[in-house]
Amino acid sequence: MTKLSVNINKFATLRNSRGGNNPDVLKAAIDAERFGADGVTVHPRPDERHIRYSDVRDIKKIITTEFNIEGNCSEDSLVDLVLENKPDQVTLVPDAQGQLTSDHGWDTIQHRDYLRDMIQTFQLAGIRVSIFVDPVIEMIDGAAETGANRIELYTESYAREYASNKEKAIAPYIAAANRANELGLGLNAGHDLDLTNLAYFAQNIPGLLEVSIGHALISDALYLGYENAIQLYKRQLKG
Ligand SMILES: CC(=O)[C@@H](O)[C@H](O)COP(=O)(O)O
Ligand SMILES: NCC(=O)COP(=O)(O)O
Repeated sequence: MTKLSVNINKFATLRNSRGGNNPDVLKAAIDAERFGADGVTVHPRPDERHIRYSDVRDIKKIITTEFNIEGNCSEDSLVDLVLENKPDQVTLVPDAQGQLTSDHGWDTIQHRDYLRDMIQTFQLAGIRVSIFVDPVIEMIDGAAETGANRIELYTESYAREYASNKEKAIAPYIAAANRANELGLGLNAGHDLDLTNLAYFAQNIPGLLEVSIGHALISDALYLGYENAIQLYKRQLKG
């Protein structure tokens, strides 16, 4: 079965909006595992607008399932953080500074030598490396040349087009997955996966090892817990 890694960035976004420690990001990681997640993903960004580097260190100390750190290895501080904390997996994402969220995969041909070097650095430290790529055959071929253990398919276009034509939306991902399987690359996927589009994706992508999901899952957690929370607060107000 495909593994679910829960991205807990959004807990940190909410916490940071007020200062203090509510909600508690560490508890979010522990509870993700307690509630059945196969792993925890964090994507610290240089401005620390959600996950802070200190969160990464704290999570590393308590995590018992798979720890996946995503980020841009062009930042020395991220490379140091990953090498210091030795997660099970690092996912290299080509984000620019200040980007709202990830919006493209690596050009694995143009950046092949750079990626090779970075990947080797992490692999020598015993860390599995995945690289974020668009579902484009040339980019998958290029990824195999970098020595990456896995690729993470960037699923934003699948999620966007799913409602209008799911067969068309998934076609490039099936082709990319087949190529990755032929080349011996492990296969992850993520971005904008949600309760409406996830099952179809997982059922149709051969060899899908892991999905990382954050934004929609945390939003659903709010909706699903909303009624319960209101009722609990009402109960406090009973005379
Ligand atoms: C790599 C990726 O797909 C992103 O979804 C990311 O990990 C989430 O980052 P933000 O929470 O900053 O949007
Ligand atoms: N790698 C994708 C991820 O961690 C979460 O993406 P999203 O579900 O927040 O879009």
